[in-house]
Amino acid sequence: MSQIYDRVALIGLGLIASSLYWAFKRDGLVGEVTGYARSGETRDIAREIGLCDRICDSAAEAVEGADLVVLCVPVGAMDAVAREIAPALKAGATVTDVGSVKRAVIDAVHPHLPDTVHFVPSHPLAGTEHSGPRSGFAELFEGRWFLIVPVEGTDVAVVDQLDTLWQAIGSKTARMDADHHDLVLAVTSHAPHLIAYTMVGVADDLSRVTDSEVINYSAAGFRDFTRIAASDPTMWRDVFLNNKDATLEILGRFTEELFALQRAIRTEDGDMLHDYFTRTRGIRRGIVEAGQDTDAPDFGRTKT
Ligand SMILES: NC(=O)c1ccc[n+]([C@@H]2O[C@H](COP(=O)([O-])OP(=O)(O)OC[C@H]3O[C@@H](n4cnc5c(N)ncnc54)[C@H](O)[C@@H]3O)[C@@H](O)[C@H]2O)c1
Ligand SMILES: O=C(O)C(=O)C[C@]1(C(=O)O)C=C[C@@H](O)C=C1
Repeated sequence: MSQIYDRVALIGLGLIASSLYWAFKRDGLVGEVTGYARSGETRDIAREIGLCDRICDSAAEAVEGADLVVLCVPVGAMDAVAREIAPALKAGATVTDVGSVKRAVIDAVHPHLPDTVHFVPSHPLAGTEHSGPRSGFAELFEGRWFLIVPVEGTDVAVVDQLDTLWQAIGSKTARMDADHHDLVLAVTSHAPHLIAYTMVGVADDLSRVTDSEVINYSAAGFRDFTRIAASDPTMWRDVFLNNKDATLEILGRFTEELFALQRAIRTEDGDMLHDYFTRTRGIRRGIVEAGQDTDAPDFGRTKT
């Protein structure tokens, strides 16, 4: 395939940026890739493992001359990064991000960018509990959705070019409005993460069950919770603080349903429990039938 962008800059060099780099290079999708991360230690690791063609010592230097700039930092750092790169951006460049929240990122980034560049927010629905420059792998995006959330008035050809890149790394793409994106993700990702964090916290607090019992006898469901609850604390703090309303709405509904189920257990209402679990089993079957069950391949999730 011919190159989709000549020069790309990756700002923030963790799981997502490193996975993008390896996917871009595996398939020759872009020309030179520059990279920048805030910490000198991360930049040194990137140099050591050959992540990016050139590691720069400032974000402004990394974006100079870039046709595509991908912001791969935690959601709460987007504002500072946008301010820093704005004066150095090339006219006509496309800036995108991979943040897990979209409305807050648009509000944080868009006002700082010059009118001469295009901002096309996006979000890969792909990840692992690992973070940092060593955790990436080229196959991360294969078969996964990459949502694109164009801001009003963006040139269609600019959005299509980015869409082509995300498809070329193996993703399926879809376009969505920012507020709707944040509500959907609150249901499918943000609230579930908070529930997993809570369940693991509960197990940790329960003094009548020892830590070694939790470790030794952890059943499959709880093990899945512990994987999710091992996700990066900075990333998830920023997700909840920046998708507050939608997450709180879903957690409110969750609490109501939890109370109803609690009541059914206390009153021994077996029919209610059976009907509820039959309905939820249908949702799982729908996901599997739609080919959205990504449990099977490990794709290096076990890497550190
Ligand atoms: N991990 C996932 O499952 C996942 C999935 C989809 C989207 N995302 C989103 O992608 C983004 C990156 O996540 P990740 O998992 O790659 O995180 P990560 O922790 O692996 O990497 C983040 C990188 O950003 C750097 N960084 C932090 N603040 C910075 C700043 N001010 N300036 C420059 N660099 C800075 C860190 O040093 C690190 O290199 C986040 O916005 C996250 O919401 C994550
Ligand atoms: O597989 C995982 O570890 C993830 O949590 C990935 C996951 C999710 O599916 O919720 C997490 C955050 C994102 O913004 C997108 C994907």
